[in-house]
Amino acid sequence: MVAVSEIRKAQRAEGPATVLAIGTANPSNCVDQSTYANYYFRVTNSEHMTDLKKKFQRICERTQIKNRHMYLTEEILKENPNMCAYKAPSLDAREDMMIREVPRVGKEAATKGLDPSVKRYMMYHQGCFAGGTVLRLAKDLAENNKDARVLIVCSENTSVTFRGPSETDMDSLVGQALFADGAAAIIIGSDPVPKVENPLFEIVSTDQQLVPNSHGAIGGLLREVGLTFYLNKSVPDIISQNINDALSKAFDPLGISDYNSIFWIAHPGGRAILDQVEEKVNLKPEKMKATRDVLSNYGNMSSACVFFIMDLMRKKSLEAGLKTTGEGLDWGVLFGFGPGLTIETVVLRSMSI
Ligand SMILES: CC(=O)CC(=O)SCCNC(=O)CCNC(=O)[C@H](O)C(C)(C)COP(=O)(O)OP(=O)(O)OC[C@H]1O[C@@H](n2cnc3c(N)ncnc32)[C@H](O)[C@@H]1OP(=O)(O)O
Repeated sequence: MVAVSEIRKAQRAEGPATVLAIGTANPSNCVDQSTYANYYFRVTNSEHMTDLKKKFQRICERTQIKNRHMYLTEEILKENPNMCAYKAPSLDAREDMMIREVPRVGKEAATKGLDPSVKRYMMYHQGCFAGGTVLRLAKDLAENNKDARVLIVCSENTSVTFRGPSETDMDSLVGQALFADGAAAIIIGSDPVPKVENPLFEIVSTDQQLVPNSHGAIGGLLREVGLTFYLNKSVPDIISQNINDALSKAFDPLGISDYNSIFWIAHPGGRAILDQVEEKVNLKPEKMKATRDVLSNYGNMSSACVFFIMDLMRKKSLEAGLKTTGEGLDWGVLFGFGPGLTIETVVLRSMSI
């Protein structure tokens, strides 16, 4: 008779989950951040709010974002005037767009359709930390199911949050300067098939931390007017004050305490978050280069951002002739930040190039 322990052993993979492939995609419509304030106040019929427009222009300038991709074009917005109001019933129109666009861009990132027998988990309204969450789940699935290959698709679309400005809602205004559309597809699997699959990064450990006393700092509520959200000004402070704890929990077991000796992939929620984390950890500016490049060229694409950074990093490492996919270093960290306030921490090991 076969022992249960033998059956369990045969069901599981031997090695750690690895990232086997990454693809990204964005809608073709690209907005220029330097002229976005003019565009935004014009399409939302808000040009009379001259002081608010000036403030929005200041916020846009401070984001260090140059470009963002958005499905919503001026033409689409003209056809949907309720989406341009600050708060008007528009959930049906927004959801119709999301139902069409989220899978379309996600499929572009994944490049292939999926067999109907593929097992799926649909996760909605997770917030920006979800890039870390999906890696955590994919690691569990890949390591506990021999030969499993997990396709993650993170597809983010701002059709649900776009709205006109209001003098009394600065959180919304800040979000209008930050959020953008994009999708990333990643394949995760353990025990790569030699000469067929080329692992890019190993997922060594994962952790999720709910930050104490942070309730109400970031959140969202789905209403008839779309997804409304709040972003407290204290978000960069709260994240930076808790970052060293997250780092030491993840890296103490590996004997690593110099966080300049690892590569960094941090969800670029906003410029101020990156600045304050950098300061708190005494990071050298080059540590956040890939992260800031993605913020600058794409904006805050919520969960998809960390995979754009991962993709950029492995490509730049190859181009520069470095010895590993992680800027020539062995170990790295990936951070997701979002509502809760939640910090997802993923320890990665790079692969030789
Ligand atoms: C959705 C998710 O699940 C996860 C997420 O990623 S949520 C997004 C997380 N991101 C954030 O919370 C944004 C973090 N903040 C930032 O990056 C920066 O504050 C910023 C780029 C928005 C502005 O840069 P800054 O250096 O703070 O510029 P600063 O000149 O101080 O502020 C510009 C104006 O915006 C206002 N402002 C900035 N942040 C604000 C906030 N969170 N709420 C309200 N007002 C804000 C300031 O009061 C200031 O107004 P005045 O010009 O009238 O004085």
